[in-house]
Amino acid sequence: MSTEPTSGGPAVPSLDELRGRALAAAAPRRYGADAAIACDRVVKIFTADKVEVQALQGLDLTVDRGDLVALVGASGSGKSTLLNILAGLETPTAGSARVDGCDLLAMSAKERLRYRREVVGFVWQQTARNLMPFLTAAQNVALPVQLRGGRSTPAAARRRGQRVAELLEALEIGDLAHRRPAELSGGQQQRVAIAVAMANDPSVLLADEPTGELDTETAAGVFHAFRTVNRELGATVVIVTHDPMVAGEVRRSVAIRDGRTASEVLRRTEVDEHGTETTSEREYVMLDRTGRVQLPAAFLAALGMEHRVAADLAADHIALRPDDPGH
Ligand SMILES: Nc1ncnc2c1ncn2[C@@H]1O[C@H](COP(=O)(O)OP(=O)(O)OP(=O)(O)O)[C@@H](O)[C@H]1O
Repeated sequence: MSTEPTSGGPAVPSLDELRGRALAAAAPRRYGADAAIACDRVVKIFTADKVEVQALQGLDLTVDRGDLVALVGASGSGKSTLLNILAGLETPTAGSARVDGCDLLAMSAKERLRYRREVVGFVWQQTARNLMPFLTAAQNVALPVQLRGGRSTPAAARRRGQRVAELLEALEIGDLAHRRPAELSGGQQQRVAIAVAMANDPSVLLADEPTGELDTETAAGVFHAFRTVNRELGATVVIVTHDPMVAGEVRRSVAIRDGRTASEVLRRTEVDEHGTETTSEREYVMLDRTGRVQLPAAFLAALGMEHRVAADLAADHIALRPDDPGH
């Protein structure tokens, strides 16, 4: 309740209101609470033949709702492991990971099944792995909706058919609805796979090297389909890729090194008064919650920095210099 303004001035907040605001400001906010994806110090250890492999070594990543992000990194850096965790196929060994509010470390088997059917969609590199060979494109897209359950009335079947047709149209493959995978090109198969992954309208779409088996032109068409899903269907999209075309066209690409997010490139496109587009990009290194940063190896080599650097605080930046042996 507000105290009435005395002489027409703004209302003075009551003590209760002030107390409420202070409590809200002081309440611990869950890390990345509003993000589509929030990974906090995720660790994943595999044990094979009694040998432990630490595939993720305390990885931090937040992805905003509606973003389209590329994950890049050398072979073995942990990209697929991260994607499998986000897909609900693997469980982290430690840390926390949330997707669309679902806690990936605390889900029961039943919740995990629902998560994989409704919250995330997945597209694999191997075109054949995404589709049932004996079903047509339309039947492949209808399958996840049928598996989700629900009513089997004629009205529900009509709605399902409509959803399938809309998805195929949105991905520009409406005319291929009655073809089986073997009658489709690799790029067309991947676009059907994207429609299958989007069938239950997931909030997050994950893709592991989806253009890996395609030539450049076909890959560009498939990437265009991911953009459509992101812009028109509102899904948050994360694509693991080695493809420089894909990594070069997204607003944000995150590099993973040794099981951690190491750096990221943000691109900004601006249109001037003549309608000319210019894209600028900037590389950032990641700052973790304990204050650690991983500097680019090329920068360190250029200045011969190793083991220890001098850090000085300036008004608007921190300067890092090679260790001065005179000190
Ligand atoms: N199921 C598993 N059992 C044992 N080790 C595994 C398993 N899955 C991944 N690893 C190991 O974890 C590390 C990270 O592998 P991951 O597949 O995530 O890397 P990646 O960046 O996706 O590589 P690529 O680009 O080659 O696919 C590697 O050392 C790999 O050998």
